[in-house]
Order: sequence, then structure tokens, then C-alpha cells
Amino acid sequence: MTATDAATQTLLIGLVSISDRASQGVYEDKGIPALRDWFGRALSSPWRMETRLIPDEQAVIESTLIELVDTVGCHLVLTTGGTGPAPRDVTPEATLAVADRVMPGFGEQMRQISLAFVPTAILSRQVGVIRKQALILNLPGQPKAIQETLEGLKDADGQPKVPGIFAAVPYCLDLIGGPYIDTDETVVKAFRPKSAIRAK
Ligand SMILES: Nc1ncnc2c1ncn2[C@@H]1O[C@H](COP(=O)(O)OP(=O)(O)OP(=O)(O)O)[C@@H](O)[C@H]1O
Ligand SMILES: Nc1nc2c(c(=O)[nH]1)N[C@H]1C(S)=C(S)[C@@H](COP(=O)(O)O)O[C@H]1N2
Repeated sequence: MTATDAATQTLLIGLVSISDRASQGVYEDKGIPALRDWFGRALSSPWRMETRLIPDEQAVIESTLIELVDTVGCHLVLTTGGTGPAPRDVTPEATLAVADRVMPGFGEQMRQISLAFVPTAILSRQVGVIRKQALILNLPGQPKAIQETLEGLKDADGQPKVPGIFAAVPYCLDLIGGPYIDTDETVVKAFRPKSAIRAK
């Protein structure tokens, strides 16, 4: 983290797309653009991103996560892809290998949300963990799953039916010493206990 980031409390986000074919150029990577667009809509406080497009290689995933957290100083790292049961899907193993602590609620809630969209959501082994100052979350590889899991389910009037996992991320970052972040409530409403809410 630079001195400027500390002063302005800029949230530093690592976005990691994990796909053999997208990283080889067989198809265009849609993971990073979907994540970048979602954060552009969802965050109303300052943020900056570092992006990586890598193959489904456990050693590469681990070293990328370590670099983003330990060297770049990210507060939040999101991966997309490689969470399923196929032999090449090793994102959860790599994430757990670099974890200090596991946050099981994130994986549980993402599978719960995704089951409302697709019965194969149960096949995702996605995890959430903390490493040092950072929260690391695995999202499925389908680009549309990014919005679905971060934002949750809304009814026909746009009112939240099932909270997306991002509702809990701002307070989690508070608790691990990260920057205080604000969201656009029409996209996702951050939930904090009353005592933790700061005046704008
Ligand atoms: N980065 C990506 N960009 C665009 N589409 C993707 C991306 N990652 C995954 N997908 C789509 O989601 C599907 C399921 O994702 P999954 O991570 O299981 O990929 P995969 O079948 O293991 O192949 P690969 O690792 O080569 O992307 C893929 O078959 C592809 O259609
Ligand atoms: N929200 C959502 N979650 C989803 C999906 C989806 O389309 N939307 N696809 C599922 C499927 S088909 C698989 S195999 C697992 C793992 O996907 P991954 O290997 O691309 O990470 O995520 C699941 N979770």
C-alpha cells in the first residue's frame, strides 16, 4: 500500500481470472471485465484494482494470491473460475493453502444464492478466507455468476430478497483493519451494526 492509499483509504482490490482457455487466448476473458464493471457500479468510495489472468495451475494461483496480498497490499481479492469438481479445478485448494483463517459463511451463502439460478450451483467448492490484511473470495467461472453471487436476489421491484455476499464484505473489511468503504445501495446495501456506521 502506498502512502497515498493509506491517507485516502483507497480500497485496493485484486481481481484474478482463473481459466486455462481464457489465459491461452482460446476465448476472450469475460471474468475481469465483469468484475471491473460490477465494482464500478457497486462502490461509491475510492478503489483501485490490480488484475491477473492465469491458468488453472495450483502453484500459479497460490503465488498470485500471495503476491496480491503480501506485495501489492490488496485488502480484497476476488477470484473467478476453477471451483468445480473437474480435475483441473483447483482454486479452492490454492486459496485454502494460502489462508490464515477460513470464513465458511461466504461459500455457504454463494451456493445458496446460486441454487436459485442453477441446480449445478452445488458443484461449486468456492471458499472465502482471510490472509493477513485481506479477504479472499472465490466466485464461479461463469461470468454471470459474478453479479448473481455478489448482489444476491432481488424481487420484481428491485428489493433484495436474498442478500448477496457483498452485503457483509464492508464490515468484514472493517474488522480486519481495512478501509471503510461505501456502496451504492441500489446495487448492494452494505450491512453494518449501528455502532459501526460512520457519518458521511
Ligand atoms: N474467464 C472466463 N471468461 C469467459 N467465460 C468463462 C471464463 N471462465 C469460465 N467461463 C465460462 O464458464 C464455464 C465454466 O467455467 P470453468 O471455470 O468450469 O471453466 P472450465 O470448463 O474449467 O474451462 P477453462 O478453465 O478453460 O475456462 C466455461 O466453460 C466457460 O464457458
Ligand atoms: N451463480 C451461479 N453459480 C454457479 C453457476 C452459475 O451459472 N451461476 N454455475 C455452476 C456450475 S455449472 C459449476 S460447475 C460451479 C463451478 O464453476 P467453476 O468451476 O467455473 O468455478 O459453479 C456453479 N455455480
